Amino acid sequence: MFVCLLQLPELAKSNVCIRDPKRVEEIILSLQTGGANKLQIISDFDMTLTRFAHNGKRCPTSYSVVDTSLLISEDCKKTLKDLENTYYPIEIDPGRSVEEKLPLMVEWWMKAHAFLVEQKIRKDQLEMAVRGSGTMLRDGFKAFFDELYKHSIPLVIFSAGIGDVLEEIIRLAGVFHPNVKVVSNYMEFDDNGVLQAFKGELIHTYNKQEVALKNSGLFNQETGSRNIILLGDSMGDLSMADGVENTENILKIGYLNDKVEERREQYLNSYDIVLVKDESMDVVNGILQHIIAKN
Ligand SMILES: Nc1ccn([C@@H]2O[C@H](COP(=O)(O)O)[C@@H](O)[C@H]2O)c(=O)n1
Repeated sequence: MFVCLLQLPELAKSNVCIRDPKRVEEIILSLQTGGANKLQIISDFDMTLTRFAHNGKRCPTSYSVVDTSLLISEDCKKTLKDLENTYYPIEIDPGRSVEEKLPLMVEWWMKAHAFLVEQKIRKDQLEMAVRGSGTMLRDGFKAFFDELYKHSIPLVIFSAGIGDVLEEIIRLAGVFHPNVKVVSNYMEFDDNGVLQAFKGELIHTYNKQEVALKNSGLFNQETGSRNIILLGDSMGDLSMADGVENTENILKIGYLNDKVEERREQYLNSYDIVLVKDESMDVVNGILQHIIAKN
């Protein structure tokens, strides 16, 4: 599709797909002109900052870290797996509209929350669940988080997963730096540290725009115009930056992990850069270096 965009070797890999290389080149040049001071990253978590698969085996989402752990009874594990088998194919089905998916996603999340609450999960057990789960941040995650911190670039992680679990994952990986803010579904614990409910408005795959607009303060902690790099893995992630005021330039990078052939066209039409079965942060790290190097 193109030979070598902006001399960024990471973009020349065969799994990097770009519908409009000229447009991408222009956006990256604008991000570079704006530099680190204007830059903000908004990223999804599960299957975007974490790996989709390792050695041919699916890696867990922040929900499945808990759903498959020792904190859950065998009966409940089966029920949660049945829910995933029912609803995940709907979540990623390119043949269904967002309107059709919306109530079904609410159903999935609400049912799962109700079952999880019955399990009397303790907050102090989450670290053990994460350690035993096999969850993995993508290759190159450390350079990504550390560079953003070093250059004071805000990172908002906007996840329809479980906030308490994803925080534990990045904390254990040693990259929960002060420039990282998390918007997600958080557990509510009682005085004994036992799960009672989930807090606040539910976040699922397809209501991120609504949540972003309602919570725009979380995305506008810096003043002035902003350049955004958005990282996602679903069509719902495309609207994660809708709450940012004064967006000047936005580069949307999408991980296409599953049902690749069925969804390739849709992703190419929606994301500026599509990374097909890429388990690394190499492309975003390469673009970041390009932006930061000129500071
Ligand atoms: N009970 C559930 C509900 C959702 N999931 C998956 O978690 C992902 C979380 O969303 P991100 O915004 O962090 O990508 C979502 O895509 C669902 O597939 C789950 O595993 N169990």
